[in-house]
Amino acid sequence: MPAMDYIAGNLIFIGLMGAGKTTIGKCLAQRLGWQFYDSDQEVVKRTGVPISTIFELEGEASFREREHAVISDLSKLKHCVIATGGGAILRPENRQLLQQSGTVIYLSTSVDCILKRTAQDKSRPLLQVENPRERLEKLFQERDPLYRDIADHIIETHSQAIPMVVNQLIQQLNLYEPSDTDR
Ligand SMILES: Nc1ncnc2c1ncn2[C@@H]1O[C@H](COP(=O)(O)OP(=O)(O)OP(=O)(O)O)[C@@H](O)[C@H]1O
Ligand SMILES: O=C(O)C1=C[C@@H](O)[C@@H](O)[C@H](O)C1
Ligand SMILES: [Mg+2]
Repeated sequence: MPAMDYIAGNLIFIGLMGAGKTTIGKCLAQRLGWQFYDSDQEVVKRTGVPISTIFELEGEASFREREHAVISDLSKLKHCVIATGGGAILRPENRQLLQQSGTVIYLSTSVDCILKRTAQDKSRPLLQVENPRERLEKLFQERDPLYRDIADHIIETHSQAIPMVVNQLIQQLNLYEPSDTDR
């Protein structure tokens, strides 16, 4: 029986902004032939506006409500790869939903690395501040224990390129990668 059958539920990525949840999640889903979902992209689809607009018009609390509704729906899926938003683990009910929904993978990265990866990208409202390093260090202090608390696997991503992280995941989680004849 392929190892994939031993994975209960979904593969769920958590971690700070810029850790690579979306990029690595999408790439892993493609390699496994699984569906990919991203909670940020679902919020954008449901509202029809970018996340920065939700923050501007309605504030972070409203975004968190919408994010919770999406997490609640995505956690009911089976055999999907799910990338979450960086703050999706803030609510205890989201942490419980994610933990129950499958295997949780914390992509851990240094603040220096996140600053480099996100420097040119204005799409993350929480980093549009005078001192993004200070903001990220605070978010790391607050959130790292929450990520660790629900993680089944922790993968460092600052020292490895995207395809290498995906290879490590496939090996570490003993995931079944279908060949062309299986598809
Ligand atoms: N291991 C890596 N090496 C180099 N660049 C990477 C790596 N992982 C991600 N990146 C790059 O970092 C940027 C941010 O990645 P991505 O959008 O996947 O992060 P995220 O965790 O989904 O962030 P968010 O929580 O804001 O959605 C992208 O440009 C991506 O190509
Ligand atoms: O870390 C966070 O709180 C966020 C991360 C992004 O994925 C988005 O969900 C949004 O920009 C907020
Ligand atoms: Mg993302």
